Amino acid sequence: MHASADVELVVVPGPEEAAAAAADVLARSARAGGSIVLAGGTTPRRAYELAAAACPDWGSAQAWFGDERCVARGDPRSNELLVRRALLDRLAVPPTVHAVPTELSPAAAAAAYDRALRGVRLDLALLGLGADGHTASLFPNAPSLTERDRLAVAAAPGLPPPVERVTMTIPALASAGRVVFLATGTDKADAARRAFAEPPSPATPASLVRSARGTTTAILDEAAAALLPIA
Ligand SMILES: O=C1O[C@H](COP(=O)(O)O)[C@@H](O)[C@H](O)[C@H]1O
Repeated sequence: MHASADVELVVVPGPEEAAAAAADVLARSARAGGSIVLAGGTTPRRAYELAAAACPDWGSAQAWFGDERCVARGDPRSNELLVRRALLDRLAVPPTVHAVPTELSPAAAAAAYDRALRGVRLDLALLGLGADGHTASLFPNAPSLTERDRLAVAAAPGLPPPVERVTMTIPALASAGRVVFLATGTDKADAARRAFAEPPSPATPASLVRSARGTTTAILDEAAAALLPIA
């Protein structure tokens, strides 16, 4: 384990070990009845499978989505579909799931998610990291990065798939007691360096997301950590 200025770095040999480390964090929070923000994309799939096996009862937990693509619920680009297949459908007892209402317009869905999040104390936010430095659907230099009041906003796609997004904002994600990034592979190495070893910058949105009341951890495999100045 290593520490950069404000992020605890957990570097493990490969993607399977990274998934296991993230799954352990998820399972512990689920057992404790946490309010858990889940990442989309593809990287967390294995972590979700392992978390479901380690803790099949998420009955006292709440599941939220850090971001969602504005597509139908069964669309393969949907983050909810990934989470359902890899995690929720494998559980004996599912959590209460707070899905983004993608049947609404992006603005209306974001407003509804913002209302749903009001007064919620988030315990854990599991986040991904794009090769461009984005996290959730907070893309480089996007207007969403300066949002200070709303907890969820609509966002233009910064990368494929080219669909509108709904994303939790930095104040929402930073309110989580524990923020955990999960990134693997050489294509994430430069983004990981910028996010976890350089000064915060809107060019690298992940560098702007830190828990305001707890800890921030980055679980990286050796490939993703290759450009980090680790002693
Ligand atoms: O578009 C997205 O990308 C990020 C990163 O995904 P990954 O598959 O490269 O890890 C993800 O965290 C986010 O939820 C998703 O909507």
